[in-house]
Amino acid sequence: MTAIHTARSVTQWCAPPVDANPDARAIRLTDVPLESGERLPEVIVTFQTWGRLSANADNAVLVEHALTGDSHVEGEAGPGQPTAGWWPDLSGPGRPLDTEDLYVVAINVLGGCRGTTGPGSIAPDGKPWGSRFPRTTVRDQVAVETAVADALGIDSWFLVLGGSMGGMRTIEWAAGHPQRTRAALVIASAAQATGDQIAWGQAQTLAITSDPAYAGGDYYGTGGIPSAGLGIARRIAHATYRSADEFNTRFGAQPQDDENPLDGGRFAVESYLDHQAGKLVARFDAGAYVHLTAAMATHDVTRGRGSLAEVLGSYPGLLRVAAVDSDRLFPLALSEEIVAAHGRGRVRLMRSRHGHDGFLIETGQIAAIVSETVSDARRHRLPVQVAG
Ligand SMILES: CC(=O)SCCNC(=O)CCNC(=O)[C@H](O)C(C)(C)COP(=O)(O)OP(=O)(O)OC[C@H]1O[C@@H](n2cnc3c(N)ncnc32)[C@H](O)[C@@H]1OP(=O)(O)O
Ligand SMILES: N[C@@H](CCO)C(=O)O
Repeated sequence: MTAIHTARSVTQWCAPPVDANPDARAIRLTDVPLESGERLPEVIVTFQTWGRLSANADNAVLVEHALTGDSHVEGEAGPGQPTAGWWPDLSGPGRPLDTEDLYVVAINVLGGCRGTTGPGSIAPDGKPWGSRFPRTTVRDQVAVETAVADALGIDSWFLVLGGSMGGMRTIEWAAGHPQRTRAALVIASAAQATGDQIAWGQAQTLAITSDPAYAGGDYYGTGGIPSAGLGIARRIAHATYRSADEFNTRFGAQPQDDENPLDGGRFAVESYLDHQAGKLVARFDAGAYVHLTAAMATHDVTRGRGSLAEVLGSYPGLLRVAAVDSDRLFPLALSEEIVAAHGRGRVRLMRSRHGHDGFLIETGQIAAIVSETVSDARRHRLPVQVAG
């Protein structure tokens, strides 16, 4: 059962409350099955939309956010919205995702902290889920999104697109719901988590769970927040999001302002990472970070479905793949693997010194790739399904 309403009644630990975001809408799902076999008695899913759904619902675009992103793809910071839109100038009238004729939807991920149910949400017993929140997967994230599509009357997305963890959900849509995904644009992402990503994720998770304030995941409502652990996790993560070349040329071994590293002062790059850590701690929940990191580690579109070539080779939609040349976390080879398994096309390669974060920063190159994909998707028709 689903009902679309505004997100007034959502109780959520992670500040700021979604209630303060006038753009957020929500649906309520009950008894939601998970890949683990467990069930979530209630899931509130919050999302934002732009533009109008056409009469035959064939113009809907799903934009998938990354690990610490949210449904605020476009627009200013404001009430209930700590950051400005994370993909600036990509959607809106006259932009690559032209909301004059496309209906753009962005959904806050299951297990996160931006309005959709996660570890900081309130369980049926009236207490925060905390450590009791069941493990969820990228497949579970997408299953919840299918319910949003159902509620909005969208049988098939015109396009699903996203980067990093958003790219994981995008490729999961193509692999798991091919008839509902007319086109998919997977950016700086992968079909399966790699050993390298899992390794970096473990260090981040341990940074948080080793913080005494984490309290085994049950810190919600105690007044304690594992800020130090989350800050360390973000420093580790952020270094993987940028390139060695950028750090070397941008910061090198320069001291920060008048600090002296020979006397306990910081290097500029340390100050930069301190700053990035502080920003994330101010806007994100450590428990959600741990939970989503675990979900990414188990990402694998082939699980129970056969080889990657079997899974993607039969995808009838338009599958477009883009990578950043300096990305050390999701290196080009992972995108090439997707294209090879699909058996068509080539990787769109973005040039950037910024590494993985290039998918957020190189807006001009992203815009060109999105425009081309939208244009090609208009010409691409899924084969008609014959019943029986
Ligand atoms: C899809 C997603 O999930 S995105 C997640 C949601 N959005 C965000 O996280 C926005 C926050 N920003 C980021 O995550 C990333 O920095 C990006 C990719 C979005 C932006 O990258 P860039 O434009 O290259 O910014 P950059 O990494 O250089 O960071 C700039 C900041 O570092 C600060 N900074 C730069 N050098 C230093 C230094 N030596 N010491 C301290 N701070 C420094 C700047 O003052 C600036 O601060 P501000 O962001 O508070 O204005
Ligand atoms: N900066 C992005 C990178 C993850 O891909 C985020 O925080 O979600």
